[in-house]
Amino acid sequence: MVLNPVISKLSGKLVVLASASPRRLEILTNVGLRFEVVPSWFKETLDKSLFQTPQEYAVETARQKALEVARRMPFKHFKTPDMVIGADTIVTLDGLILEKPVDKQDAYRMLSRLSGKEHSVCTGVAIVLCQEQENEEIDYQMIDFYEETKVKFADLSEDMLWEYIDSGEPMDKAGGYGIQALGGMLVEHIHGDFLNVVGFPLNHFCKQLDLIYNHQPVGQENVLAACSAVPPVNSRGPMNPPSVIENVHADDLKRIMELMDGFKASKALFTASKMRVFDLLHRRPGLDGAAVAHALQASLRGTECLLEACVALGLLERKQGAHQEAVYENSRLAQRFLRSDSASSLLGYLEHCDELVWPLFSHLESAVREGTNQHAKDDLYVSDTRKLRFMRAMHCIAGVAGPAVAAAFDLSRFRTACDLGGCTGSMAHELAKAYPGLSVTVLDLPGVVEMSGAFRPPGGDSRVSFVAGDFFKDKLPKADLYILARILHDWPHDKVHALLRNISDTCAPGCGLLVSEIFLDRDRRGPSRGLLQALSMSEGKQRSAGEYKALLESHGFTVTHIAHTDTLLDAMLCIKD
Ligand SMILES: C[S@@+](CC[C@H](N)C(=O)[O-])C[C@H]1O[C@@H](n2cnc3c(N)ncnc32)[C@H](O)[C@@H]1O
Repeated sequence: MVLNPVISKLSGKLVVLASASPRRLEILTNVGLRFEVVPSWFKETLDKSLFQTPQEYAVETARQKALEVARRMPFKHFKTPDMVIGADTIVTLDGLILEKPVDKQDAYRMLSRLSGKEHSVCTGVAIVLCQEQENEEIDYQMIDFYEETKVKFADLSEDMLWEYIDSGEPMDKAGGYGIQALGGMLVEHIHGDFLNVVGFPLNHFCKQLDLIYNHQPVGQENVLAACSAVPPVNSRGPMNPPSVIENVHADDLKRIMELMDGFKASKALFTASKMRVFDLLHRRPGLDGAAVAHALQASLRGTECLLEACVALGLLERKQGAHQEAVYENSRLAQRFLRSDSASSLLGYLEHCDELVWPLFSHLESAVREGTNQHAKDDLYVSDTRKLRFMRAMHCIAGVAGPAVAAAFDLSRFRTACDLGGCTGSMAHELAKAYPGLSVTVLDLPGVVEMSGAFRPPGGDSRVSFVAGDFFKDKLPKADLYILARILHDWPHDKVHALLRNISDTCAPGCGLLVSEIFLDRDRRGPSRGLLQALSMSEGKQRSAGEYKALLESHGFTVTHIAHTDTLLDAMLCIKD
């Protein structure tokens, strides 16, 4: 490797160091690199538990730092850099990442841990190559790697520790020391690149530049073309060949991978929920894989894979047990939504998705080709088992979305409400809870009303009652406020008009109508939940708030308020003219 030609290849290019570290600045300046410093605004807050190794964490942090600057500069600095360099140095001891100390006590804790032991210093480095395209978009290519150095500390006396801490040097340094200054006195020996411990693995960096600029196919002067010509070999450290050319726009690749894997994540979630993994770990947190497998009467290998996948999806947390074994606990997400006894449990809806919606999506292609209904509504009611499953699904969605819908507008002037197609009464109970002066009648099909008792909240609520009926044909109970929650989207045009006509005929002027649905954006580009749901709808149509407004106005209602609740359902309040 010849260093100078590598560095000289960068002359005339806008090279940016996305780091405020004076040590990195000094290392790169010393080798004659000309660059600008634009410190990254990326906060070092990545969830460490999501990374299999500390090295991966350091590399990802470096990537994010560099990308943030690469993306910001064209807009904030009005210039596009040719190269952005990001780096992140971490110190690890026994798998634990030691960050920069927050105060002197923290520095003391870190340094006394390191005393007499060998630890690792790892610097993740990311090089982002930016190139403006003809359409003025910017293409980003990422090269990343890490370098690891072992450092052995001498036994440190208390006096020595405090003298060092009082010098002030530890405060802005990972692990609480700087090897290049006073901290060098603490170090017995190192194995690996010294400058890596200082904060930047110069040698490994130059090797990467050499790969990019000097090993391009003959006749190709374009750096990016050279990158694409190099096969994307994955190397993650000094043991592997030092060639990492990821020929991608990082975010695009991440997005497409998320989409590709989405079905796997959903099925892992459905399966763990169905097997009641989250109930088990709520009752008995801290079980290891074997204990979970035993309790679930499942295979050890399969259970361990499922638990690990749930950790990766943020549904479980993995900790270390008393004997260094991996043990599992519910994450906050699982505690809140995936326990059967939680007030915000979505288990009923997950079961519905797994058993009814999943098969529909398995046959999506034929549904798209044939334009047929994905399923008939009657299927939901063919047996009590199916009906209950559907009711459980509706119940938990209304339970989770209900509080936000109830709070979306001030409904305190209404005394009586009628929730049309109110199913288990879940939304009715949320409204009654929010408005102590309100009584709600739930109207639903006879078969649904007869099973609604199973969903009564403990203690019930005398202000919520049930009436069996058909909202298309029957005379509706008298009320000041009518509610249509997740009804209109589900019916074809003629049925929607029949229902709104029935309500409009019953309503006196000043009477309210609360419509709660997913409102599509005006340009129908989202939210994706609404558009994906449409793929499995038996009939009907998803609408924007504007489309619902026009529909309601055509039946003599004036829309007074629209609320995007940021939960599962949006809401619209209108008043009969
Ligand atoms: C998609 S669910 C919505 C349930 C509830 N509003 C919610 O938000 O959770 C539709 C509801 O309308 C009821 N329904 C369907 N056809 C009906 C009809 N003709 N008359 C009354 N209710 C009906 C269903 O039984 C079901 O409970």
